[in-house]
Amino acid sequence: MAPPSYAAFFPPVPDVTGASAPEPPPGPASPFKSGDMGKGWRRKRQKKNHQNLEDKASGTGKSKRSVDGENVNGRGDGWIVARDPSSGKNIVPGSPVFEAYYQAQSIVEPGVEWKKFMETLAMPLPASFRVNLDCDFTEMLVNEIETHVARRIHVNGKEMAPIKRLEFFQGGHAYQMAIDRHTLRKDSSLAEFHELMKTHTEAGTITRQETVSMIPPVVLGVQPHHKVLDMCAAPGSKTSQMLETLSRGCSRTGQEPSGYIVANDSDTARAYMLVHQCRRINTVALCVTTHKAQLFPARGLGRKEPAVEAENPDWDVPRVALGYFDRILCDVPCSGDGTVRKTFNIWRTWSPGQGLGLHPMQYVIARRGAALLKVGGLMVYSTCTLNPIENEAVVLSLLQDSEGALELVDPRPLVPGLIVRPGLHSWRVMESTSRLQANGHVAPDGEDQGAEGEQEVERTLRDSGLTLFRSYEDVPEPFRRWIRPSCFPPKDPTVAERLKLHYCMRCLPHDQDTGGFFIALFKKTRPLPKPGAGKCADGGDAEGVLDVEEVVLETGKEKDSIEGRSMSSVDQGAASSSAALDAETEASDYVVHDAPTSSVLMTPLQQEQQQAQKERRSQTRKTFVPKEFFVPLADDGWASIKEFYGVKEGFPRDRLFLRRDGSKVVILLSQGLVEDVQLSTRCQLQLVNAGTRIFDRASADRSACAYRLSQDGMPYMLPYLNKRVVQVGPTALAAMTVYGYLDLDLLGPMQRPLLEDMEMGSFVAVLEPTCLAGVAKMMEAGIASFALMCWRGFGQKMNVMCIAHDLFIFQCRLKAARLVSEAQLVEMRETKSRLQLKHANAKGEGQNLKVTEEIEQACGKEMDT
Ligand SMILES: C[S@@+](CC[C@H](N)C(=O)[O-])C[C@H]1O[C@@H](n2cnc3c(N)ncnc32)[C@H](O)[C@@H]1O
Repeated sequence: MAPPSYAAFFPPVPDVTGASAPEPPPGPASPFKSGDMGKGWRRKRQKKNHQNLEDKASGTGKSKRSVDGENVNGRGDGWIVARDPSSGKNIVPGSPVFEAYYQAQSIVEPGVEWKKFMETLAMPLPASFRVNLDCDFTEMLVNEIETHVARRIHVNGKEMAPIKRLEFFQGGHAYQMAIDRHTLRKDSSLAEFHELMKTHTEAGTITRQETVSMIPPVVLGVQPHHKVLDMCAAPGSKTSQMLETLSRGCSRTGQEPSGYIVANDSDTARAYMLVHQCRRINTVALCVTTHKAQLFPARGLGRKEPAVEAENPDWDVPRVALGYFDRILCDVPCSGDGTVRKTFNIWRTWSPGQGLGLHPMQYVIARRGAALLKVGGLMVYSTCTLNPIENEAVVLSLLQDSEGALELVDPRPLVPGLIVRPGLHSWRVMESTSRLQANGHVAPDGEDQGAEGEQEVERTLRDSGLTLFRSYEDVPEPFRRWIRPSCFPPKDPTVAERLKLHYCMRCLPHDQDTGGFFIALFKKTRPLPKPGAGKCADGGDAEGVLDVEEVVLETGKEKDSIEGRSMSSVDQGAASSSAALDAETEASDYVVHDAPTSSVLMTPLQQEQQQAQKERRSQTRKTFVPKEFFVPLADDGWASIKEFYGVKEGFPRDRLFLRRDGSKVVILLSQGLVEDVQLSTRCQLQLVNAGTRIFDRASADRSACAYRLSQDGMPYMLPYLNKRVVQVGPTALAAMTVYGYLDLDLLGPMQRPLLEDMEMGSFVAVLEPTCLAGVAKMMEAGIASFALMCWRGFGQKMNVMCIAHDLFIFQCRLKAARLVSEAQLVEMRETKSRLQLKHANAKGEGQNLKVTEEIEQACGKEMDT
């Protein structure tokens, strides 16, 4: 399907802000100009549609389907059904107010297309995934996937469309299936493919990620030398995608990228989810922080960029204003209605107030990102909502306030084959009438003002329970705190054209069977103007929103004194953002959100209470005192490591750190992180994690060195080890991954004495160099790809000290390098199971057979063969 032309989607919404009512622009007519259908027709139709959907969900309508109360599948004619936890009833896909709101925004053509849009939203989201860019056996894995891609998939006797490759994901391999993940999990005909997905997802070689969620990292084009900030990063699917491009190959070769990624999320628990998600990438170039992104500190970041200053002597700006990061991802919290296909509960909680409440926070986060972006750098602003208030309105304000320092870049050439719609040039600002009335709003008497078409729109919206505000001046005073001037489209219709809002990309669910998504790509061309100088979209003042940033820019501190109108709206946004926070969490199925807090519409008593609470909090809250999160590894610790492992000269010992909290993990940080982010000293960042684990300090073993090697740190450490490395043949290595130990008898005459004489402690078993040379020709593997961390204890068996996922990946590499076959591995696994069973049976019969020894002998034999 060819992408719809820009022209077809140029401002379909007439200018609702001016009385002059200009000629409607070319393009589809607004659905609200339907003429003779009579007052309230739309509402009736929406009700009818809704009833149909309800019938489908409950199985009572004409198109009866069995409903198991949880999930009904079979795409094309099935509906997902989730339970509302409060009422216990099924949640019905669709909502009259949602429909009225988005029809008024004219995001799709009325009629047939609208129907398709709504039908798609009610369908489960197809499963999609990508092969990790850093996988060193991609070819083998892709071949395996593509055998499934070629196969016809049948679900409930119906033939489904084949898995399709996502062309826009260039330089890598990404796929979208025609079935959702529940079907993938449950349908027995897909069991083999599901198993493949599951194992590789657990091992970290495949990432399940929504198709549209892969777009921002693709357009950002992160390179190994880039310094990257991911402002709202958890749970980390986009961070991991960027990390894979940044440190491609590094986790095998031990080379370090000169760039790094700072991944930030204000929610600490979610930041730890991100740490978990990124652990498999095993890079020294990631640090994870937990700041409110709008207050992300600048002090301690970056080195001087004298070249930039020298080139631009006329930039009379403090160094901080030149920015630090080459690439910034600003994937802000949003109302998340683009994820309704997987976060079904959004149908229950959706309201226009969510977007209005989140808009100020989204703006300040994006503005902070723009301030931290290097001149010449790129920033993506993205959301998983279709709401223009959270999308184009934020982008427009940012562009206007930057006075030309930021410009939009057209990202379409970077994502060939992706069907996207241009950003809107105009939109409508609406709020739910009942929420306004609950706060004392009385609709004005008399006839509607404005052009005839708009009167019709307004009436239709009113029937649907929505109040339209044509301009900021229409917003009654008490409501101006949350309906901000920057929510409105420009009064002058040429502004959006001039600022190229159409360069924004809207992904609509029915275009390629995805979730809804919004992406804007900014380039910073010069330092931002002094905060506060900007004007809002409607020409009004930004009203102090920028002050927040100024405080941070000037001092680098989170000041308690950041209060006032802008901050209160930020807080309100945060309060109502709960609906979106889980929107991208792949782990949760239909996440049940709390109903959004209606703090934007509080009674005067509630407002007073909130104010009092705020004051109490600000009195008790301490000023943030930056703490040293890491302490350098002490000299005596290093001396013992150096001696025990025979570490060669040149190892970056000054980049080894321990966490101050007494953790026993020694980490290695990249040069860039240590220098630029100054993690060890004067650290302003609230860190939760950084770098990669290279040693574990063991307090209670009898080894001469208290520091054990770590499998994660192998690529970085192995090239420097002079001692405690033994060479092993490929079959023996394969057997080690199956049985979990290495038998001395398997070593050659040169290697055996090495291990026999070795003191207790950790050592590395590596593939014989002769084999490695052959492997290097076949695949992009480094020496550390074929190294296993082991433990020299007593006796003749040496335990392998790796987790199951590492062992699985190791086996995949051996197979990809054709050093061992799947048949050999299967045989080894069967032998192990057989002997384990025999052992268990013997134990059950009270016999004390020395089966362990038997297993060992058998395994030994097997390894010998
Ligand atoms: C849409 S999600 C981000 C998804 C993420 N980029 C990914 O690809 O996995 C938005 C995130 O913003 C975080 N968040 C909410 N308010 C924030 C704030 N003020 N500063 C930083 N992060 C915030 C939430 O905790 C949530 O994890």
